[in-house]
Amino acid sequence: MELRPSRAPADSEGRAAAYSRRARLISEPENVVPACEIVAVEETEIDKKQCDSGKWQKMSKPHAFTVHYIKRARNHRWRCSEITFWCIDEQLCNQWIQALKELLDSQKSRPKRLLVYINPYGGKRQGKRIYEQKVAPLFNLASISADVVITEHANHAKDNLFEVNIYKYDGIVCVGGDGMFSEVMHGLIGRIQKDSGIDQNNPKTPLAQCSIRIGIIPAGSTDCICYATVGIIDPETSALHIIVGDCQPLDVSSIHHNNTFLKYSVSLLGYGFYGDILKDSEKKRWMGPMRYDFSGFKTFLSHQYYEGTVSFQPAKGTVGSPRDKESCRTGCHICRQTKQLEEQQKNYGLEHKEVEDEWKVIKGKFLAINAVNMSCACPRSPKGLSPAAHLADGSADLILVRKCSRFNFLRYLVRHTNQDDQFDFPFVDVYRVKRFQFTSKHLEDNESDIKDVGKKRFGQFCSDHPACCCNLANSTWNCDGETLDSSAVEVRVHCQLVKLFARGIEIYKDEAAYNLSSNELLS
Ligand SMILES: CCCCCCCCCCCCC/C=C/[C@@H](O)[C@H](COP(=O)(O)O)NC(=O)CCCCCCCCCCCCCCC
Ligand SMILES: Nc1ncnc2c1ncn2[C@@H]1O[C@H](COP(=O)(O)OP(=O)(O)O)[C@@H](O)[C@H]1O
Ligand SMILES: [Ca+2]
Repeated sequence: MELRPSRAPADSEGRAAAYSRRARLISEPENVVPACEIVAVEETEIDKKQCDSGKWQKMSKPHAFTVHYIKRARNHRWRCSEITFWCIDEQLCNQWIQALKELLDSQKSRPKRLLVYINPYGGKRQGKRIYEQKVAPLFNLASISADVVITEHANHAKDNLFEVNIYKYDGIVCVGGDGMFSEVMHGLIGRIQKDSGIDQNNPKTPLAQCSIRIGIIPAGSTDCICYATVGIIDPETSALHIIVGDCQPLDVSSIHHNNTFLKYSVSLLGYGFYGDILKDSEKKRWMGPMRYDFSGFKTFLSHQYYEGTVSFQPAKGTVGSPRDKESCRTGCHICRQTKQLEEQQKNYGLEHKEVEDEWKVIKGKFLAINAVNMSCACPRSPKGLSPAAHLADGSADLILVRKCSRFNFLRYLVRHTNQDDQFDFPFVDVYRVKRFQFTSKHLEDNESDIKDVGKKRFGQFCSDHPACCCNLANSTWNCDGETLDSSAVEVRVHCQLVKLFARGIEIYKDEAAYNLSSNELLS
């Protein structure tokens, strides 16, 4: 259903006498606001000054209502705009308001009650201000009630999600970065599994899906989950996606070691380069988001490589490939088709077929092992670590960067920032996978010779050959911005385990045009 500002003149019979104060909007026939993009409708108080100006002078006692709606701006940014309709007939005006409010009420996907967690120390420490100044006024306008918790320590939000009655909320919102999102996601997934009697420690158990959506108001350092699911890091845009009740399913990887659950990941699970950056940067939180550039430079110079074995099951059921030129966008057909395939397999009882699927094993020396469930696009790298990765196709892209020269590694990194293909190097391999395992050489050596106690206590270098410099150091994992100390992991992707208040990155017919009305969007 659409609302069109009417061009009909003030009607002597009292019909269709709705006017826009902004003539420009009236004269543009393409300016159509779909009901699903209306933020709120409210009666407009008319002051005397307004009444005495312009053509409204002729109206004896005008009535008006204002429609707040979404207006698209440059680079996927959304803004809340407004248009006021004037009317001479009070009853007609009230009928419009009533009808529009009923229309909004009938949209069941819109949240009414939210639980909000704010990390006051994320990013540039602006979380509280961003929420109060940019988000809360929009939630108020849209009649959304929000219970707000300002976190006092790490894991506050996660622990709280095990205690509160989450089922009375239509969504959980986190104000912070990827680490804060990760915390809220762990709380929510963990709580749902607990309530469903599912043991997270068993890596083979299918997990219960979370129907309560998560919203992200970006206020962190990288914010790649927001960037890759909305297209921009902008609190107002994200708040509007929450208000209209968008829904974007997201794949989640579970990480286990020896039948013990360690963590979940949705963006980057990285060993080597990104693990080392994170570990070093944690000591420099005072620097804010700049810490990543500083530690990135330092880690680049250290040029540390790590030995180990990666084994993985290639994703056969998925439709795309990591070398595709097409990336995941709103209404992505690859995510849709893969989900359909998975459901068909379930119906035929083939979901445990993975047991027979072949494993590919790669031993080597790696500068970085990155598994990404999404492109990981962010302002530092607008196309991300794997530009063709999909948000909801039940697979992850596993990127193996083998030991190479510093210069070649720099060439690889630079390609994240330009149009060249970062996978087109002989030392870089990329695979689309459903499951993978990694064991560091250090652990393999220890396991193969557990009697040799000396080896268990080795330091940075091989104790057998002190002079040979064979590198046995361990890195840590960077799991969505949280460190994970485990030199062996077993990872599996759970298709569409959680849902976000987002819709993926929209495609514009003409990406250069930015003052778009919604009917210019490709579905
Ligand atoms: C020469 C320039 C090379 C630029 C290469 C940029 C690649 C950037 C890829 C970024 C992937 C980000 C994946 C997301 C991870 C986040 O989940 C996670 C947590 O986010 P949060 O803080 O919001 O909670 N963020 C991170 O782990 C931070 C990763 C930061 C990567 C910065 C990399 C900078 C590398 C600089 C190398 C410099 C070499 C210069 C040589 C002369
Ligand atoms: N009140 C708090 N004090 C300290 N740490 C917190 C607090 N609230 C959340 N955290 C933790 O801060 C970490 C980083 O938060 P995040 O919002 O992602 O910021 P950044 O993007 O700067 O890393 C998360 O791991 C989260 O658990
Ligand atoms: Ca995926």
